[in-house]
Amino acid sequence: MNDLVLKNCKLIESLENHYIGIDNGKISEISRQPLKADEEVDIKGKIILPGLIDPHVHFRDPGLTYKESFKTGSFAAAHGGFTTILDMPNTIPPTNTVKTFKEKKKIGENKSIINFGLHSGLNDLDEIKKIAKLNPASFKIFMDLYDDFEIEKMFEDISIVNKTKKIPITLHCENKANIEENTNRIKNLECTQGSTAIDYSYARNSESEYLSVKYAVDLAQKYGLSIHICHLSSKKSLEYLKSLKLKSIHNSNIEITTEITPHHLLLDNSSFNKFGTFVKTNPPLRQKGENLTTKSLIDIDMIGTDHAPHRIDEKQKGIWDSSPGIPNLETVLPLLLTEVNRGNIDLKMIPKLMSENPAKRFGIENKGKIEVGYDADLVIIDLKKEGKFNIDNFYTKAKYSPFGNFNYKGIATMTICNGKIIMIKDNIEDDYNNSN
Ligand SMILES: NC(=O)N[C@@H](CC(=O)O)C(=O)O
Ligand SMILES: [Zn+2]
Ligand SMILES: [Zn+2]
Repeated sequence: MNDLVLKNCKLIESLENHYIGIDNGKISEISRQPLKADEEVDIKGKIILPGLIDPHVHFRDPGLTYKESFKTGSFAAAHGGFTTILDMPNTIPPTNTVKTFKEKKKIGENKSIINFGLHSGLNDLDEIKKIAKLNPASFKIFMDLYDDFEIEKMFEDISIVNKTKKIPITLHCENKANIEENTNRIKNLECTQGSTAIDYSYARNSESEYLSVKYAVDLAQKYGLSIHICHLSSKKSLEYLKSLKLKSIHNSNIEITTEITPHHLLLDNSSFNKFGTFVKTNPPLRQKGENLTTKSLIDIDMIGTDHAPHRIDEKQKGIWDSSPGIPNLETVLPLLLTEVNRGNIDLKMIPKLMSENPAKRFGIENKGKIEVGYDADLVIIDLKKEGKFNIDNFYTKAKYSPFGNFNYKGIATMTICNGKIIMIKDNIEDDYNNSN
């Protein structure tokens, strides 16, 4: 007998009502006919999608839990319809040794209410070899923080480990030298003319991203490594990557995938005029015309929120000293469903971009699809529900967003993780809310 049956759920392929049986955390049956279970929940004809998977979040745990923790971050994720996240390694200490990797895994196991994986940072070859055995989601390189020769050494080290394993490299693509040159130039101008928040987007411009993307591709080819480009922000970089596909340059076994954030998809740098340093993020929002839009989604593999929470005062330290990053776990699905309602995105792209593709890319087994035998990670959406975000009711510690006053149409109303209902109508289930 099933533990739970969800009745009257519309599957996206047919949009017809189905019964979904869940047993022991797995999808056991999918049928048009009634199924037996200990418990039955009526979904009342709403659409069901595979639980969302975010390949790029910063939960700040350990070391920076005043910004976010694995508990608050995972609550925010569940609220937003996510059932799996992959956490970035720039915590304190950084997740770049076996010791810190194992420690963070324990923290996640104790505090997270959803599934998680960990991206690993880089250290010496010995640590890289040992971490590779712990199943990291990827090795992450912040290319904006290193000189080219240092980046090449990291690729070389990973290539030694990857002779037997295929661990992707995730990349923050911005060229350090280019950023430094432009930042100094703009800071000097600032002395004579003053500057505004929007200048941040000129200090770290599209050219800087493009140079870094190109270098990453060159290294991927040289070392035969597969790469994933995080938070792609500009048309120029995307056009370059598309040209590679046309030339079938990587027709061998190197894979190049891309991710985009909701802010790079929906905003341009005019948002600096409205929100000032609250929209400061790396890479920055782009000038209209240089930015990516929903039309570009056809060429992008997945959405990554780059949920990068900071404390309010850290976001208000002026253009150069404010912390870069925008929280996004609780806004992204309503933002994209609104675009679906506006006719700018095909609904069928949502589960591909936000579940199936990240699962495939990062080797997350039994997730990303609604099929018998897959994990019962599911999200129910109400495509017609309209509202305004209320950031004060968000679970993230970071109570700021450029989408704060946004009128959405379409939102997650229930999140089911490993067969258990963990969120209904904005509320995280009590069992979890009382824990930790
Ligand atoms: N995106 C950001 O602006 N900030 C991220 C780091 C990152 O993803 O580069 C952070 O950790 O705050
Ligand atoms: Zn980044
Ligand atoms: Zn990030």
